[in-house]
Amino acid sequence: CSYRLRDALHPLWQSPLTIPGGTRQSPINIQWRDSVYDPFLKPLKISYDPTTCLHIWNNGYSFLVEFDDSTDRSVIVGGPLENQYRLKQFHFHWGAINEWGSEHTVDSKFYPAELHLVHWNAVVYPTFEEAVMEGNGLAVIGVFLKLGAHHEGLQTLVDALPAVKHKDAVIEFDVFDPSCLIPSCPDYWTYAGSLTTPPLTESVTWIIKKKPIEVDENQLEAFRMLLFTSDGEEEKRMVDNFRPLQPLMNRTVRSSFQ
Ligand SMILES: NS(=O)(=O)c1ccc(-n2ccn(-c3ccc(F)cc3F)c2=O)cc1
Ligand SMILES: [Zn+2]
Repeated sequence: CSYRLRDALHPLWQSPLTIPGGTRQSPINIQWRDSVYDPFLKPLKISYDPTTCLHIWNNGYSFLVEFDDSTDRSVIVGGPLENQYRLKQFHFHWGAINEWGSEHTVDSKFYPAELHLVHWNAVVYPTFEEAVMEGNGLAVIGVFLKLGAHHEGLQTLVDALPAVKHKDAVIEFDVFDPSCLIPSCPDYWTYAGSLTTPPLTESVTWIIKKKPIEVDENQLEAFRMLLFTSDGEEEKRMVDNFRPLQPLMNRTVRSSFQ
């Protein structure tokens, strides 16, 4: 497929030419008029305990906020999901400029950034590592960021970013409720997909919120000050850390709204 060549040539994703299966890769363009309303989709129930927040770290692709997932204190259930899924981490993807940056697109429109909240099926699988390899192992909530008003909740994260400027830097971050980053509008699209960075496993039920959250220019610029590179290396700004769009192939995107 063209995506294998595209991936293999793309600097950030020098992934193996063949991807296991390769029939449900992410991200994709969501063509609003081709999505199918599913009246049986339930509302997504989100309950996060802010004290499960552990630390922020720069993993050389993005910055991750990681959570204590040893118990069911921060979970999602409902929506398209058969089981309850535990929050493990959230991170973002963004562009060098506001014209692009999101991984998914809606009617071929890019947003300047996209938030991913990564959850795993701890009902069926004993560890995250195992869930990553299974078709129903992960559930990722995607939230688009658009340029607009200052986002109070995001600012606490932004204030911590200078401390994780370099790859492998980590700081303690012990109370944060990620629900403040999720729009109150319940509408979402959902489809079967994959991780968008290696290992690219086809284990993700994607839940993409229809409504974006608004952040201001300074907050987007703060993301762009991070570095892909470690302290002491020649600086490379962490920007454009989004994967190219992948073919929809034999998939339908369902919507929870008409
Ligand atoms: N952008 S995304 O689709 O939300 C996405 C992309 C890649 C990952 N990712 C990459 C490596 N891992 C990972 C971490 C720990 C582990 F034990 C196994 C993994 F696959 C992971 O979860 C997690 C989320
Ligand atoms: Zn992501």
